[in-house]
Amino acid sequence: MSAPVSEETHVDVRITDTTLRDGSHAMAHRFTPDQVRAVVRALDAAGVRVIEVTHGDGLGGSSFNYGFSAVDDVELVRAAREAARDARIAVLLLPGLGTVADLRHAHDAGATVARIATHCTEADISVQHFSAARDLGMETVGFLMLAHMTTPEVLARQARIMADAGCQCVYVVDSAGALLPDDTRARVAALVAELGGDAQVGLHGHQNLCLGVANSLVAYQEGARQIDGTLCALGAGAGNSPTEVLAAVFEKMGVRTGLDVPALLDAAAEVALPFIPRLPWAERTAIVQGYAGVYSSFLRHAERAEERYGVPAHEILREVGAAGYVGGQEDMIIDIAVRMSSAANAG
Ligand SMILES: CC[C@H](O)CC(=O)C(=O)O
Ligand SMILES: [Mn+2]
Repeated sequence: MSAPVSEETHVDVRITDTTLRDGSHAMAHRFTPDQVRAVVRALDAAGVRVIEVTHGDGLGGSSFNYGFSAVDDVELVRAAREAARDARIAVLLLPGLGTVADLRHAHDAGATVARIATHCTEADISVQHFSAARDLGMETVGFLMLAHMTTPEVLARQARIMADAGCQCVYVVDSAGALLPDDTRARVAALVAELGGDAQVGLHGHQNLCLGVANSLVAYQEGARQIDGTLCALGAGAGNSPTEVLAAVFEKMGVRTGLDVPALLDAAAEVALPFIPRLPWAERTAIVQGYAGVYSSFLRHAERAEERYGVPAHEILREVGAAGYVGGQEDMIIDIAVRMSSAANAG
């Protein structure tokens, strides 16, 4: 399976914007079709060619455990597709949460890029989803999440499973914002060496230790050719690498992204910023996530547990980090909060 033939042959690296997917975590999954249309129009006009739109936890994510969406994913994908002139719409799917049927519905609504995400050591559960996506004629991207939790060598073997299943670009996903530049370098280099020309390599960064942009530059230097960002850094934890900053920094480095920096600055300031209820930033709780290696999307869950059980969110997340919880274990955050609250009341 070869890497995607990019229609943007004049670019050195492709920036995928995930404001409307990772940003969904920070919006408590309340995106409206009007907001989606406005963001897509602005990104498209600024030259962004792939825009991800889904519940923060992907297709099928709208649930009691992860938080209900205000508007169904398929409706948001359709709104995005209608607003896009040149950009293509991507959807995220976590096998077990989203199904092949969900992928078909998203495809029917206009999504043409399928991003399939698994825990960094569980790529094998993505095989049938890549196959379904290829059968639908979709471009395919794989997400190896919480990539700090395994070694570069293991990560590369997992990337090989995805590539052999039909994945055209495997991402090192720093879900916890825990990777340091050297950690990023080692993981991206291992994937590039393993995949050769069979698939591209990407990086999805988070800002919990404020390293998302620096890690993206390092990833590019090691051969990553797809990088994720979001407007105003809107995303889980302390947010993602800001798309507008990635574009500005790559331009200053002489790396071609095909993006219009002033148009992206306008999109961030005039389209995204006005509807963001709370800007993500690296405050104590999010820094703990990067420091202790905790999934960024656990932030809001821990804050809700703090409200209910009176245990500080940053202390809960420190325990979550020590327990090594991974995506899908959101409900166990409550167990930790209850235990900590009982211990505090007993003591
Ligand atoms: C639940 C999916 C997750 O938010 C994907 C992602 O963006 C990450 O792991 O960082
Ligand atoms: Mn993310």
